[in-house]
Amino acid sequence: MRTSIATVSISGDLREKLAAIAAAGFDGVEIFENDFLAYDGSPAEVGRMVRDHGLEITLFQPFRDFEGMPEQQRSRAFDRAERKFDLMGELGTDLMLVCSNVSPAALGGIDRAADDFHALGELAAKRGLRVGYEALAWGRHISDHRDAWEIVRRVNHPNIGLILDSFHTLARRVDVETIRAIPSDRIFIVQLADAPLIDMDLLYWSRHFRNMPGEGDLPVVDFMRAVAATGYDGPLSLEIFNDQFRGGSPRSIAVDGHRSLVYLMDQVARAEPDIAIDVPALPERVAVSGIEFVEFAANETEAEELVLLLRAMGFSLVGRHKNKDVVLLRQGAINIVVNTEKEGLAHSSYLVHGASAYAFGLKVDDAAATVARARALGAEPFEQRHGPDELAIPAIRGVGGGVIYFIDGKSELANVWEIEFDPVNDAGDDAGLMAIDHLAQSMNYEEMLTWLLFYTSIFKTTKLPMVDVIDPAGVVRSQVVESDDGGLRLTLNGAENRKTLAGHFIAESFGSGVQHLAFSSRDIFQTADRLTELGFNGLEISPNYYDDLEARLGLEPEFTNRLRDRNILFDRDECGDYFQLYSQTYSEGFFFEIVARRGYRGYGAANAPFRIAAQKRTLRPIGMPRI
Ligand SMILES: O=C(O)c1ccc(O)c(O)c1
Ligand SMILES: [Mg+2]
Repeated sequence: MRTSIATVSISGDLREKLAAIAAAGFDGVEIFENDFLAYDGSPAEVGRMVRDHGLEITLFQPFRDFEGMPEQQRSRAFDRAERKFDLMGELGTDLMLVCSNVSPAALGGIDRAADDFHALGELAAKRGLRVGYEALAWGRHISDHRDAWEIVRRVNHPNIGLILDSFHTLARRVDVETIRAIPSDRIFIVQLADAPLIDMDLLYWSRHFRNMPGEGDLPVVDFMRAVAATGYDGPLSLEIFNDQFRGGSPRSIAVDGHRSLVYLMDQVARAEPDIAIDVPALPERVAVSGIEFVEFAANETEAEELVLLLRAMGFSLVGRHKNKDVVLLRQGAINIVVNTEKEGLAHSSYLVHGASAYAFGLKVDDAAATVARARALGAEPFEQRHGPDELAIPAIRGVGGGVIYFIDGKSELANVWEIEFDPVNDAGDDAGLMAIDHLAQSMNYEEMLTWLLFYTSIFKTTKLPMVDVIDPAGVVRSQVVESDDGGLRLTLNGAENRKTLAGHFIAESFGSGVQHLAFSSRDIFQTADRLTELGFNGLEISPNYYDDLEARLGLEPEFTNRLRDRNILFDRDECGDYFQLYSQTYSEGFFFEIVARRGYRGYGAANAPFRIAAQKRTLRPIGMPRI
């Protein structure tokens, strides 16, 4: 598998783009002409810079408005082509992309276009160059790869071939199965891009909203399966026009791009077992059966506060680490670790972010295989020095530099609590909390696609449609990633400004991270009553909310009163009912949620504006010191 990416996909100047592309592990680059024109080095210098990075130039593009022109424009087009052939010689690349003509002057006619390409093929052949033809989805006469292929077939010249671009084919919903009939040696390069499904003008959609395969909604896997069936084994080249990526971090966009190709080809190889596909072998996507623990880093004072809060939610202190300043609290299947060590990642994380849930552990079948898959997808492994009677728990870095640990049942990892902790018998009052229902991470909006791809490529999960959550100070975009059986449920919340609750959290804790943890309760009313007895200070919800709820869902007043008395939020979907209860915020806007699902599949998005407004009434203003 040869990977490539167009320079247009990455932000920065050509030098920065190439450095990021090489560092992410790509084999080649498409030189997008504007990136070359904006750069002040000569073509030969650019060629050298590319090769010094260990990259090859897979394509020079685009060459526009070539085929089917009336005379005068036609000979000018040939002159332009010769000039670009000169440039390609200096750059050191043999392949040029011609995209289908969009000019109102273009005459159309498949044989006229074929004749032009034949003449161009003769010129290219003299210089040992090749030309590939791509149908733009908005081309004037040619907007479908099947027509572009018909032209290439009629040209019948070894130096003229076809270029397929998943966006153009999928945006027009052209049947991808038609690709399977194209001979692989006639396909000169394959460009790949995904996009979110938005109903808009094709050109605008393509130039501003493309994203990496797996980040959008197009069936790029089906497209690539058809390409693989032809036997094509040339470069797979990302060509992503995206406003957000143009302003993003070159390094992380390049890493996402490489990850998207590895993941795409992994899916293609698994879906087409009978086709020989040159892809690195990696363990399959990992099924997560639950969140085994969440670990907080804090100083002593904040740790004490946190332990008090957890005890007021019915947790028991059950363990003390044998060598470290770490305690374990438990209720049902929920393990909360509180780390006040003065060294290691917990401490540096505390110094940077303040008290926060900087790590969590996932239950998987095979922890080592999980890390192997994550590494193959470009995730950063995490290892920390550990004592003789401590386990080396396989781990990777996650959102905001946090850590994701993996615990399996096939090794001594299964006994981590017994091995590393001395039991403490300090039982609290169980409040009926059973497990972690979901974990929510807040991040800048621009990071969301990165983490969406991270989670969906490593773990057996799917994404739900993104929803807008209205905060009094702005919109927060919320994206759920979950496994079918509910073993892993994550909500990714992307903040566009610092005034929203999620934005405040990111600003004040200096980066993205876990902002809330939701526990599932056996019986929400019993839990609420027990919490009141334990002195839990819950979040107060406006009485106006309950009046509307009763009217909107047609609830019995007696039932609404039970909710109102306990500040329980309620939602209902076609599958069932949902109850939510919130803590006050802790540290820089972190909070706990308690939920009860009765068949309900969602996350209470309808309630979020009212919950957020209540939380913001209790939050200290940005920049104010803690007291
Ligand atoms: O938007 C464009 O014009 C454009 C140019 C070259 C391409 O390869 C492409 O897919 C789109
Ligand atoms: Mg293209």
